[in-house]
Formats: sequence, C-alpha cells, structure tokens
Amino acid sequence: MIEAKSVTKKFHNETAVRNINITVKRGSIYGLLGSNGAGKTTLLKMMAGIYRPETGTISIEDVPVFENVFIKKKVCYIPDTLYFFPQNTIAQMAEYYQNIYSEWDASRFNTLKRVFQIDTDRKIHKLSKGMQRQVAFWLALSCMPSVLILDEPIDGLDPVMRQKIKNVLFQDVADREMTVIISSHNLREIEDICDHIGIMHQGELIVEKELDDLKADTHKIQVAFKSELQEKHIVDQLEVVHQEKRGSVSVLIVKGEESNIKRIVRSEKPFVFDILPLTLEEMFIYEMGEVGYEIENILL
Ligand SMILES: Nc1ncnc2c1ncn2[C@@H]1O[C@H](COP(=O)(O)OP(=O)(O)OP(=O)(O)O)[C@@H](O)[C@H]1O
Repeated sequence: MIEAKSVTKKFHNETAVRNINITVKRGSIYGLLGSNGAGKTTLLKMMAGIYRPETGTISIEDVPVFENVFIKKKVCYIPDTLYFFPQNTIAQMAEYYQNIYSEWDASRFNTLKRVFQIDTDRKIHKLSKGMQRQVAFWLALSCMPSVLILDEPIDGLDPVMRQKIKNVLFQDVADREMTVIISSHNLREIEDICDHIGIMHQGELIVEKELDDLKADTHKIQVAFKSELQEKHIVDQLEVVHQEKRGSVSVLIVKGEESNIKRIVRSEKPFVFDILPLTLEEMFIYEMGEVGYEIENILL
C-alpha cells in the first residue's frame, strides 16, 4: 500500500504538489492523470523516495519511504526519461540490479526473455527508444517489486509489446499483489489497465475514485423534446457539466445516479432519449472543465 498524507512539495517559490492525500491499495493499479505540469512526476518521485516532501509523509507498507533503504528495495520506479549506465549491456545492468534489489529473481529474468527477446549482450544505449523501455520493464519486473511506479511508461512501445507488458503486470498483481501506480496521458490505455483513478491539476488532486464508480457517476445522454421549456425543466433538475446541440438533439454530460437521471428525463416525455457510453478521455475533459481547464476554440 502507498499512502500520501497532506503532502506538499515546492520548487523555490512554486508549489508543484499541494496538500495531497492519496491511498493506493495493495494489489491495485492506480492511474494518475492530469494536465501538463500538474505535479504527477513530482508526486511519483516522492513516492519513489527520490524527493523529500516539504510537509506531510509518504509511506509504503506503513513505513516512510524517503531515505529508507529497506523499503526502497521493494520499490521500482520507471521514470519518463530512462537512465542506464553508459556502455552497459543488458546483462551488465541486470547484474547491477541484482546487487541492489534483494528480491531479484534470476529465473524471472530468464523467463522474461521470452517476452522481450533482446540479446542480453547488446549495449542498451544502442537499442531503439522502445527497446530501451522494454529493458526498463524487464529489469524492474525481475526485481519482483512490491510497488511499481511508472511515469508515462507506454510511450514508444508498439501495440503488441504493450499488450505483452500489460499481461505480465496483471499476472504480478494477481499472483503476488504487486501495487502499481501509473501516470499517463494515454487514457485509453489507463482505462484498460487501472482500477482506481486520480486526476491532478495545478498541484492538487481534484478527483480520486474507483474507475467503476467514476463511470457510474457520469453519463452522456442524448435527448430531444417537443419544446425547449421541457428541456430546460430537466436541465434545471440535473447536474449538467456540459451541454451541446446537434441539430434538434441535445447531448448532455450529467453527473448522478443513472436511475435518477432516467426518471427526471422521462418525466418530460422526450421523443429521443439515449444513454451513450462515456470514455475516460471524455470524463477527464469534463472533470478538467469543472476546474476551469477547458477546451476552447482558439483561432489565431
Ligand atoms: N526539478 C524541478 N525544478 C523546478 N521546478 C520543477 C522541477 N520539477 C518540476 N518542477 C515544476 O513543478 C510543476 C509540476 O511538474 P511535474 O513534472 O511534476 O508535472 P507533470 O504533471 O508530471 O507534468 P507533465 O504531464 O507535463 O509531464 C511544474 O510547474 C514544473 O515546472
């Protein structure tokens, strides 16, 4: 379990993370979303024990992580910008990891050769960007971490490799309750992988929910009524976060319980009424719109 309590981090005068509370349950996969510069990387680096929080605490398995060698051996962090020792081959880097991570599993490393299929005598800096990312996963997953922290991990991986890596992650989560936190802008991917979602904006956590609850709480509906007054009646009763007109049909993004929404809309006898599936990307955009980070049609 990862727990952040009232965590704040500043760089000079700028507050990158502001009074954040997050709990990532053991064995769950948590997707950390947010606008550019929201503070995701800063928060992940504090979770990995790289940055010290200004105030508040970050613990893993109830132990503060900063400068704690014992707990850091259970944590693997794959940053958005990868670093390997210059000139090292995969085998040499694996040896280095083996000396640091006490849970390193050589047989796992060998088994994962079937997934990654890269010659371990190759120098890492001569591999392609995507192949280097594969090596980062290969090494991290061979450390058998209790906690895996991933910052923009999917970029540069081809679709087949993404699926293979997802399968290995799911296996580790199911078999040994590995806890995973992933920051990504690829919401399609996050939707596939994660069971919990946190959304950050300007250093704050503005939404934290189970993905299923988030989906159950936000709906996209398509309605048409005989008169505008009928539509106004339902809009007044619903929590509408976005509204647009497509011909005679209105598309509304509405928060609340589905049964309640259906009851309110049907009370005005619509001649069109559909509930449409809402993607995580759409939910993200509407949540961000609520805190003033909206899509605008900017013509220059
Ligand atoms: N080492 C640093 N020194 C000074 N300021 C920093 C440093 N790292 C991050 N920041 C600032 O902290 C804020 C949060 O940055 P961070 O990298 O955590 O955002 P992010 O959510 O990961 O963004 P993105 O999605 O663009 O990668 C930004 O305003 C950034 O300029």
